[in-house]
Amino acid sequence: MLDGKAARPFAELSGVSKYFSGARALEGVDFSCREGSIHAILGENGAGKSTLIKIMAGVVQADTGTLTVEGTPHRFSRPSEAAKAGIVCVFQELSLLPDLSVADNISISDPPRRFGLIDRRAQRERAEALLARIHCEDVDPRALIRDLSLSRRQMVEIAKALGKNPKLLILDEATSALTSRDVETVYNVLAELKAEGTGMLFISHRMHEVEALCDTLSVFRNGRHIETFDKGARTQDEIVKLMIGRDIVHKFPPKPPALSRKPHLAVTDLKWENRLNGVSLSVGKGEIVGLGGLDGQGQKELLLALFGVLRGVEGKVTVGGEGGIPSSPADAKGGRSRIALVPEDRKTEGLMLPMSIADNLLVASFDKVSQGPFIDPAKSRQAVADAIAQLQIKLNKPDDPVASLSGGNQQKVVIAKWLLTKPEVMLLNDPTRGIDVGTKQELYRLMRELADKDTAILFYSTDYAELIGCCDRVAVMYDGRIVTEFSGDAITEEALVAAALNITRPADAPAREAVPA
Ligand SMILES: Nc1ncnc2c1ncn2[C@@H]1O[C@H](COP(=O)(O)OP(=O)(O)OP(=O)(O)O)[C@@H](O)[C@H]1O
Repeated sequence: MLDGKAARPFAELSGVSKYFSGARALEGVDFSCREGSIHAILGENGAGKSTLIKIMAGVVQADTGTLTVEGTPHRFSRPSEAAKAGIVCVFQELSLLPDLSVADNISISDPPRRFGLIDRRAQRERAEALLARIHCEDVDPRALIRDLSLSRRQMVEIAKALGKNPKLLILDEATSALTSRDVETVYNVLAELKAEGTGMLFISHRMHEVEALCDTLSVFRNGRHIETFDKGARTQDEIVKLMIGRDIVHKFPPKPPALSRKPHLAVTDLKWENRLNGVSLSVGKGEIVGLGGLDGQGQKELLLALFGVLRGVEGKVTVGGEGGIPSSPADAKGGRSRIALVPEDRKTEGLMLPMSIADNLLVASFDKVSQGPFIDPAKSRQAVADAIAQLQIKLNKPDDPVASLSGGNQQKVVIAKWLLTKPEVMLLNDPTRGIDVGTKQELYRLMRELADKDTAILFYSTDYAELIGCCDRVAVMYDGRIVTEFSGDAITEEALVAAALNITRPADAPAREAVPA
């Protein structure tokens, strides 16, 4: 279905297969991409997208098949070899070293030298030029990576990749950690690169993004290349069907009728540094309350404060009328409150990568599968099997290291791990980042099921559609406060966007001011 105007391919894979311990990641894949074009790779979690680009970027080697770049066959054994041939990848998981500066990280593989020593000035200037290229002049090259937000780190990662002058830049979920401001910046940078003739491979689970940005789309399913077509040649529904092999009928589960509920989680006048400026909010048993607003308005701090991660929080927090501000995650989880948090960054906050999938699943709920001080093997096996089935985690064996799972499947393990704790209050921090459409639907269903079992759910999402589709109420945050709450039919995109920008809302969008719990 590709049009005839396509230039000759820059990179071509032919008959490529890759197995990990006997499990298929890719099989018999033919694929090509060209310069001066943005090419999306779509597919469910575990479809083989990352494996494909890892082969092209020299991170893993194919078992069979060939890779040709500009007509020359290659078999890259490390990323530096791929970079030499013009292929550079920005990976889904950040590779920056947190204790080094931005400038150090950007030129880590080839620092500029003078008289045999690293030329700090040239290194800073290089970083400045690259940050300017991606319109991030506000990032100080001397800043330590660990002091930057996730979004800014991702931008540094892109600057670092551009420093290698790619002819083909691969972006694996590179926008999923970005704030909306940075997403827009990245879109502009990609358009500029395309105009300069750079080719791009773009992996994203956000359909609107793919449709806005990409010229060509390729769908993968179960390790096979299903189809490649030009933008506009297929409808969104057709694309989803190609990806998951079936139609999606109802994306969001039906909501129960609006009830006035007694607050179960009650938060009053919560303050922390200058990030939380007096948050008052309540979530009833069985209720899903969304947190909206532009990224960075205190939503994450609110969830972390409720989970006992932040020090020096002031105000009042009760669960079922009891308790106080949790002093630690153990305090939040234990005792009577039973608060669970699905964190944002699975690598640093959610998973122990060298440990097995099964251990990661059980780590927060050993008490539920133990008899006295001993773990009950039958109970724990059953809990693991249930969790895997419930979230459709695609794996080889539960005893494999969790690091062997695809990115989206790792995120499912984090969610399943907290579901197993059967919390009274579930805090979700943008949990569907990097998760495919089929599994998102599954997660929405699980959230509603959990709510139906009386869990109080507080759900932060950067995706308006999710807030509208899943929540009984949405509280919009601005500058560390809840500025407005919407419920029922008043939860519309227009209303949420207007409230997020803290501008006067349209007269037809009834909203009520937030009331302290
Ligand atoms: N290092 C590894 N060891 C074992 N299995 C692996 C490894 N890397 C990938 N796999 C398996 O190969 C399959 C394809 O994974 P891949 O990461 O390519 O999927 P993906 O389409 O990128 O998924 P996602 O959208 O979740 O990132 C998965 O079943 C995964 O578990």
